[in-house]
Amino acid sequence: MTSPLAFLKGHGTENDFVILPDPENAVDLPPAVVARLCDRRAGIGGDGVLHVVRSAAHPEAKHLADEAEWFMDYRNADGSVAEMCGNGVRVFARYLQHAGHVTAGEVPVATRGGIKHVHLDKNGSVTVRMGKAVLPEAGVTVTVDGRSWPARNVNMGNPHAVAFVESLDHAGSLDAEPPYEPAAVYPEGVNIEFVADRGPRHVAMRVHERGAAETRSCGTGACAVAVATARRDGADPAVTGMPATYTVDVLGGTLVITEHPDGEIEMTGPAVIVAEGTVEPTWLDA
Ligand SMILES: N[C@@H](CCC[C@H](N)C(=O)O)C(=O)O
Repeated sequence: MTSPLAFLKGHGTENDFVILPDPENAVDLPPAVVARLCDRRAGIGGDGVLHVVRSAAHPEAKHLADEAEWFMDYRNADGSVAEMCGNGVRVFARYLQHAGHVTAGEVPVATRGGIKHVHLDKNGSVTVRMGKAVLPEAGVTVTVDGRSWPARNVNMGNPHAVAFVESLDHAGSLDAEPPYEPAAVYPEGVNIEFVADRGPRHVAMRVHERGAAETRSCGTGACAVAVATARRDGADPAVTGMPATYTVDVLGGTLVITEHPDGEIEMTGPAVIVAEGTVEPTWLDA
């Protein structure tokens, strides 16, 4: 890289991202570069990178360009590619507003998980229509420090395993991915959520994210948790005909998730831009 690379830093409930505006898709992002940018000691630091590219300029999003001008090319902190990021897409829309590409209101964003419609509210909160969850039958058993739990398989565009625990402390340090079996259920890896009850339609969670270790929030994870909890509570909207709204506490704040009888899931929470600057090309190339 010869010229300085512009970046911003943003977060949604403390799920934090390095934002790289690159409308024409001119920046090469091999995994090592992403990992370097996300390094919390030697780099900028983040749970992932939001590579902001015009859909028309990206081979994976060209076909969506008529519906969404912008594509969220999401990368995990280890450089791996993910299909979707629920907090990321809210921060992505906040960036588009910050940069003057859109005004408050409805913003379609192309992702590898399809088009997501994001609503930027005047009060500062950001709501995204996440689409429908898929609940494959096959689940796994997750084990931490000698305790095991069955985990519900919920796909939000990306894969999740949701385990209900008595105490979030039982999830342990989450420094490493908790072992689960059978491993074959998730050939592409998985995000693992641990959930504890806090009150009626109110839960708290911790998460080990694929490609990023423990994070302080995960939007797709919170949606997976709300969906699994509604099934556990006998509140599946497709069965009751009533929307199910859950408050999900994460380490970095609170997200509110509503699943509608047609299966559509909406998630609301904060999304902020905290800084902007340029990356030293010599550092990045080193
Ligand atoms: N933090 C995100 C999810 C990011 C992708 C995930 N780690 C994966 O690999 O699927 C969110 O807010 O949804």
